[in-house]
Amino acid sequence: MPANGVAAAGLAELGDSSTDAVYVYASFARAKAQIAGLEPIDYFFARELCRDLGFDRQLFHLLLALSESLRNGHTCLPLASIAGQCFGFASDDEGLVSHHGFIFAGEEPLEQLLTGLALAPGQQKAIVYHRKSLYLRRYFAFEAELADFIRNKSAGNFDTFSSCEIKACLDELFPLDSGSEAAGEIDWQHIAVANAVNKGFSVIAGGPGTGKTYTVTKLLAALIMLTQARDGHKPLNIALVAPTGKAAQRLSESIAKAVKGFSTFIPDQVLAAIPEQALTLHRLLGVIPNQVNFRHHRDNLLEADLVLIDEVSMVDLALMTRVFRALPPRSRVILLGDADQLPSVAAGSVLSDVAPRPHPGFSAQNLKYLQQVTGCLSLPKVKAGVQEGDHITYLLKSRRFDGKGGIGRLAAAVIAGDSEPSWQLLTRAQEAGDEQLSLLPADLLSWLPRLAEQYYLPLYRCRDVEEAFSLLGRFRVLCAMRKGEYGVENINQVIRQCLAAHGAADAGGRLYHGMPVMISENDYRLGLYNGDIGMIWRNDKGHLMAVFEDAGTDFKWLMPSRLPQYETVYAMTIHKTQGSEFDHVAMLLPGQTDNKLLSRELLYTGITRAKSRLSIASKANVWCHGVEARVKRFSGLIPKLRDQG
Ligand SMILES: Nc1ncnc2c1ncn2[C@@H]1O[C@H](COP(=O)(O)OP(=O)(O)OP(=O)(O)O)[C@@H](O)[C@H]1O
Repeated sequence: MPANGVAAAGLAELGDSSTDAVYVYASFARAKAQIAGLEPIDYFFARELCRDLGFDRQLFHLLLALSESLRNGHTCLPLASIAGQCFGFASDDEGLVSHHGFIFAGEEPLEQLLTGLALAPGQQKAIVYHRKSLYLRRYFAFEAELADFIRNKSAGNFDTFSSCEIKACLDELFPLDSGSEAAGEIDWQHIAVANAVNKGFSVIAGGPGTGKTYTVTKLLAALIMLTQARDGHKPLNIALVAPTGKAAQRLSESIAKAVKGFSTFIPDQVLAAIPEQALTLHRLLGVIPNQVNFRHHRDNLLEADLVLIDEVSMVDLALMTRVFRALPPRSRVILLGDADQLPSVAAGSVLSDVAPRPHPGFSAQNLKYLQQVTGCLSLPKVKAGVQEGDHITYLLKSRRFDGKGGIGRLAAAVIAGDSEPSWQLLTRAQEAGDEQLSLLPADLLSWLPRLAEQYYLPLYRCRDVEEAFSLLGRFRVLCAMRKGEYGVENINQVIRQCLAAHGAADAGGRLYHGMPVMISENDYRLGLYNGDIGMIWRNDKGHLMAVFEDAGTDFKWLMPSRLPQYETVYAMTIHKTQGSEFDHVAMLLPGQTDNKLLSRELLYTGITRAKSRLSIASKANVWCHGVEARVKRFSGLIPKLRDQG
């Protein structure tokens, strides 16, 4: 009999090898009945791998748990997270057990088991056991490769310019009488430019409106000025990239705005060398239709002296590794992003791994350099025994939210984990006359039709598609989930019905003029990607067409019959809105706290999509639960970055 009686009901003897005393579930259905949340991929993954590694009940369940972890975005499964615990147990509200789960042995026996299987990185098995964590080899290899690239770029000699040259350039870009320095504060934008200008790899991180794009535009100007002073007018080949079309469009617009604002104090020939058109990462790497590989890779490198990647929180481990693979050794990499936002949909947490918070402090050597070139004497020094954070600078002061408006204060309270105070901010917003923040009543129909009529009804009446896209960008309903009363599917349907009552939509499944759509799968041939937003629009000939903004300046028209999978997008999930912003956001949280998606990062991401107004529909307990729950991504990138190579 199996040693673990708890799981015995669902286990059956496997007949593969009559000599082995091995027990696994007889079928996926039996496993699913025992382990809550199991997917077929977990079961077949564990079964296939056990054929090579040997059938052992602890191992089989470790592999189920590893597969589940990968599905949830972790790149590994630390033994400590599962040892001695019951995996896949579930009961209902009355305490009635629906899934008995499986009890794992303690850390020591699990470690013995895995060590005995010879799963060290050098063993070339599909599974790797390293530093007490279990990996699928593919993710172990991605992490090791990315850590290597980052270490090489960080250690490489990018110290092309002398401190005197850099100081002279920074003095021009950050005159003493401007900015926070004049008020006696540290100007982190100044520090960020100084800190990145002499390095091959740097991260500039900060919340919304902290001036990441403004700062990086000055950084690009600094590098161009320094290069031009040294090499005449040798152009610096700069690639601006972002994970989605929308994020690339926003980056282009913000860079163009910053460039325009700098025209009074930065020479034209410098500003002219800053590209204003950002690409998506997929376009940079060159998608080959129907292939997982990109056109650019380690044997066909990109031509770039500098690659700037925005919205890095959205970039998963595999894609980031592929970008680094395609970069020439002498190219600089600058990452921009907000490490408090949700991590990438696919596995990994690259930004929060490379940008630990709070800032760990600068090394003595870097401090000396930063003091020389900026004159700032009060920068934090790294503590003994801690890995320095020379490659990171955090921008701390939001220019968009001055700390007085409700959105900024709510975002700050959520990130600090202040559940009750943040709820009070919300409930008291109206009495306090806060124009940015409001709490919506639980009854959807008391407010949703009003907002739909205000923002979506006029779509139907817009004179041209340009005006319609601009209007569509003003407001969005954001949901935590797809299903349920407060899920995307239901909200879209309620809005369609409401607009149909005005003759401005079809409440059934038919297309109609002014219908906003979002693509939900990549179509490389058409150049349409998951998350791209378009509109159904009647053209001059009276035909309904699908239209998408193309690189922010033009439109791409196509027959609706050619569209890849899409959905209506009056409402969308918070996950899908990363990289976008709207003047007004209505955010809806689920009715119950037992929702795995609810987290501080989800709320923060939703809140910070709103530029000037935020309306929230939530119960107090759901809100507080969300603020307290953290997204924890297991990853082995941090220790690999510390390795000596
Ligand atoms: N030092 C500064 N002086 C004046 N205006 C600034 C400064 N820094 C940023 N701004 C302005 O603040 C606004 C936000 O800046 P920016 O778009 O660079 O922020 P961001 O961090 O990139 O924001 P996002 O959340 O959109 O990614 C812009 O209008 C920008 O021009």
